[in-house]
Amino acid sequence: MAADGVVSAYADDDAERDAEASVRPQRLAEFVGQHRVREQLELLLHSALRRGTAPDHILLSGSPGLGKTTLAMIVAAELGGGLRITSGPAIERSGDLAAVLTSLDRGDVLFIDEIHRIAKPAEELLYSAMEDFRVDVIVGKGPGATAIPLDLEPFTLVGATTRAGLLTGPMRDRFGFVAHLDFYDPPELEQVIRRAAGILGVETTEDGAAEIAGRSRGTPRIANRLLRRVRDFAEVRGDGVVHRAAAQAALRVYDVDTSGLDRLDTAVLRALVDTFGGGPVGLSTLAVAVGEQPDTVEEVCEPFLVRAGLLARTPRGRVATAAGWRHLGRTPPGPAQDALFAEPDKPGDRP
Ligand SMILES: Nc1ncnc2c1ncn2[C@@H]1O[C@H](COP(=O)(O)OP(=O)(O)OP(=O)(O)O)[C@@H](O)[C@H]1O
Ligand SMILES: [Mg+2]
Repeated sequence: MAADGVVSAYADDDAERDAEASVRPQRLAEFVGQHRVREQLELLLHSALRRGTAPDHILLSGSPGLGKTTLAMIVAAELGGGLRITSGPAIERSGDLAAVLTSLDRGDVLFIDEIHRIAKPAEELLYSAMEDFRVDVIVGKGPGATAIPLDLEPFTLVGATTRAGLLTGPMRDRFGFVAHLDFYDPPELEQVIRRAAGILGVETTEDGAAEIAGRSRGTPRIANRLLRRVRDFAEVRGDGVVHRAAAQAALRVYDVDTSGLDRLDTAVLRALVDTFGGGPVGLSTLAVAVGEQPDTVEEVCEPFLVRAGLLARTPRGRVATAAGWRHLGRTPPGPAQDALFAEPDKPGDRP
């Protein structure tokens, strides 16, 4: 995925991943927000610990930077077992996966990131591993090939995906616990920022943290990144303290929107308003207008724009809300005009 600046929801490079690792919560109690998911996970993990069994497999879905990898690591830490990390695209052949599975110890956590991108034969091998802790390893080729069944130690699979909709039914059914991570509220992001500031040894005022939180696109990864940028600014041009004035000045330098929209969010909103008169317009048409995959627009931008009240999904397509128009400094058209002049979508366009 292309790097697109300081508010991109993606972790763009190694330096960023290192910076993230230093402030990553290690235990469930340190994980900010997502109260429902946290409570459910706590019950799942602690009951399994009491019984001395491996908990159900766990599927975590949600937009980039909301804490899926963090939670996977926390699951392993809470269970006190080992953690093996791999990803869907890294598992090209089912043999690769069999090797990983057979090397797991009792109670280990296997984390498969981007699990929706796993190759089909590997996925099928995973079914029996998840269900019966067993895999059939095929030895040899052609008519002489034989399947050797191997027992696995009980383990817990934690799968993460930004694209829950792309998982096959059989795959999804094998997860006993499915959690969707949502965007964070500004007060939760403030907590993320204050926690990270404490670890980084950066002095932060309440209004400074609030200013950053409001521009973090509901995403802890972005909150932490903006905190680092404001810290840099405060150290070089300010008094070293992250207060509101420093945050505002720094974020102006980095061109961060007051609501934290990133480049693609803004492009989608602009296309919707400027090119399509506010909509309604179908997803694929909108995606072409911004030069992105429909999936990226649907999975990354739209949830945030909807959550921010700037875009709405209607049966006839995407529309910009009045707040969306105003966000771009434009006057929203009257409601009557909206309803009368909107064109229905082309056939074949997803609503
Ligand atoms: N609930 C949280 N509390 C505190 N910090 C968090 C929380 N969730 C995420 N973070 C911070 O945000 C950073 C990004 O989180 P993480 O890597 O877990 O996201 P992700 O969902 O795995 O993203 P991707 O889809 O890009 O893999 C982490 O380094 C962590 O410090
Ligand atoms: Mg991740």
